[in-house]
Amino acid sequence: MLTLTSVSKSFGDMVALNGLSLSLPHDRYVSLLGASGSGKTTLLRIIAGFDEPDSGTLSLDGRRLDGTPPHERGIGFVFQNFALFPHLTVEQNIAFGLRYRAKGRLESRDEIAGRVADMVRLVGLEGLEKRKVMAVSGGQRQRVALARTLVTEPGFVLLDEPLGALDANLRERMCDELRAIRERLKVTFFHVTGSESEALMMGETVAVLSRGVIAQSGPASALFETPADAEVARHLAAYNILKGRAEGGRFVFPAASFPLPGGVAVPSGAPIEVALRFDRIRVLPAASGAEGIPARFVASEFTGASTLSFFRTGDGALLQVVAPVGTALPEPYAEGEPYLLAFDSDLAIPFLERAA
Ligand SMILES: Nc1ncnc2c1ncn2[C@@H]1O[C@H](COP(=O)(O)OP(=O)(O)OP(=O)(O)O)[C@@H](O)[C@H]1O
Repeated sequence: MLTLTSVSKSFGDMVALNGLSLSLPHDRYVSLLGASGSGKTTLLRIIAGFDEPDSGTLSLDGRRLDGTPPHERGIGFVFQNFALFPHLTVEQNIAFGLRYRAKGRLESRDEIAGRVADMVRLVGLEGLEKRKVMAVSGGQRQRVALARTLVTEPGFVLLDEPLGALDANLRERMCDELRAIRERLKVTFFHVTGSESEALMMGETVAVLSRGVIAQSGPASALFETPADAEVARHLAAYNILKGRAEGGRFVFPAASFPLPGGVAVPSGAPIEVALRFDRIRVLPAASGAEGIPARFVASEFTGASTLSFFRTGDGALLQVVAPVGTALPEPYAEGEPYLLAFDSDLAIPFLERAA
């Protein structure tokens, strides 16, 4: 287990990590979701040993890592821009990683060539060994970077936005390959990304980095069903977040009011935010008389498996509704016309607003 306890790091007045604690088990795909500037790279650099935290501790299987140089930590790093040597070939780049092996140097040429060949096969680069890395595709370069790290046999591999430089098609294929490679090697991948779909798809465990701490960590389904706070819900890009206050067991906000879920005790007058999942809203005619949020239809986007529709409330808030596409396309809504957004109020999730 790789454990970080109360790790903090500031740059001048800018607090990047604020007492962050995190445990990464062996043999697991963990993804870390964080907005741009949330401190993802800072966290990776501290785990890898390129930077030291201002306070807090790191340990690997109970052994303190603080002060241990990067190449002796048993932790590999795949950089965002791959950081390959353009004038070296694919196999020379991979062999370069062997210089940073924690487990003792490989001296014999045959042994080195054997290890490099194993890696070339593992990541699917056969036939390209002698090519300069500038003469292979973006996806192949990504594989070289991965192989150069894996050849050092790290127990933990840090991947900084590993799919960011790839186009959408390739990204999907590399997702499958990353997962398959990790399962074969039984190492831990810590995959850092700003994309919620990537984090939720890849991670057996998904951790959300927000305000310098891990706001929530667990299986994707648990985050999706019960986000720990409004910040996590915002990161998942699956929830409308409404700002208002509690009033006698109801949630009151500029556009409407509706009952708070049963059993939730929120003091009257307290500022709260309510998360309402896109796919839990039904669109009804404005005059249906049901309880709900009145809003006008703005536009729809057809995404293949579902239709995403946007509605604007009287106070200007934009709400999103997702309807799965069944055998028929959903009724088209009329632009600018009023509708009622209805939902089971037990499925609305209230959060007490935190001070910024
Ligand atoms: N060397 C530095 N000097 C000053 N500020 C820094 C330094 N490194 C990072 N920061 C600041 O710390 C915060 C966290 O930066 P970091 O690069 O870790 O974020 P990130 O989540 O990786 O962002 P991105 O997804 O945009 O790469 C940012 O506000 C950044 O401006």
